[in-house]
Amino acid sequence: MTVVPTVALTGVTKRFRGTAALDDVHLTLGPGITGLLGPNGAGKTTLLRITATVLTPGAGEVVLFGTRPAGPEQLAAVRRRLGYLPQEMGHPRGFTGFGFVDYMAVLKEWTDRAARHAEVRRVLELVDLDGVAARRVSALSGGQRRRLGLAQALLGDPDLLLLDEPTTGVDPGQRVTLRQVLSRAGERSTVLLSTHQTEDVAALCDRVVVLDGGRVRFDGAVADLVATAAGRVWLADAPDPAARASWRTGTGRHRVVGQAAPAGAEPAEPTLEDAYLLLLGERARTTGVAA
Ligand SMILES: Nc1ncnc2c1ncn2[C@@H]1O[C@H](COP(=O)(O)OP(=O)(O)OP(=O)(O)O)[C@@H](O)[C@H]1O
Repeated sequence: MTVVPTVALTGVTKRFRGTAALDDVHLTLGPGITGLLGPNGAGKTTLLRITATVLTPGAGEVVLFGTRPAGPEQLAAVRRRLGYLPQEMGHPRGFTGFGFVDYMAVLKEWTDRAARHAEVRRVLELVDLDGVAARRVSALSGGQRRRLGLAQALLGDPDLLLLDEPTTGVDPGQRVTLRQVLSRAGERSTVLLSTHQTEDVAALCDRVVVLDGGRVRFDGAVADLVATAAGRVWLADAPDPAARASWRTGTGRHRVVGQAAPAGAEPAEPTLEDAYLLLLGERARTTGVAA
């Protein structure tokens, strides 16, 4: 049996006034959570917007649920199956939290009022906002607003969830709550999680894609990326200016991420963050770009 991928991007390129935000990106996604990492300006938001059908690519092919959506009806059919949390979520003025998610549900064609309200309550509970749903959005904190954005993306339990930095500004306790929500979603749905939080990727994702300069620099298992840092991370008594990165930790010792062991250093267990720093550092060295 052939399994149709949820998302298949082939040679996707997008330029903004001569700058390649995405440059020949190939990506296939199926159920599970894929982390999308990359420095500022790497093209993550552009990739999510194109996959969410908000933006059209300059070149290449976007196939969602086995179809290349063309025309309003196909686009509407695809959009019914996806939930999207944009990087910046505008909120119409004066809405309460409940009113905002309810409004988004109306746009998503939930016409039956009782069923819609039940679904709005369900997603607000999932992100732990049921207690403040009657407050105006303008009175919610930044982290609460972010969770409200995630709630609207979860409406209808979509087959494809595209999340642009969902945990930005969210406190540690709530981040763990959101991890539980996302890990449950990833059991059934295809989730693409763009983030700067390597810990969230390490905690949630089996696969990670690293974008840099609009190109895919790594696409594979999180464990495989972490393994690339084996033997290149140490704890030392002094900083190492020659290393890719070194900093004083809370214990007073210095974590050194680089190519050569400093004198007297002892090996440390690499993390995804270490591997990511080394991957981008290598690109900087080979291309002359500052990482
Ligand atoms: N609407 C736009 N007009 C002009 N340039 C744009 C536009 N959107 C993105 N870009 C440019 O495309 C490149 C990729 O931007 P994008 O927002 O996709 O990166 P990102 O990886 O999401 O960055 P960040 O981590 O800072 O959110 C950047 O150089 C950015 O300036």
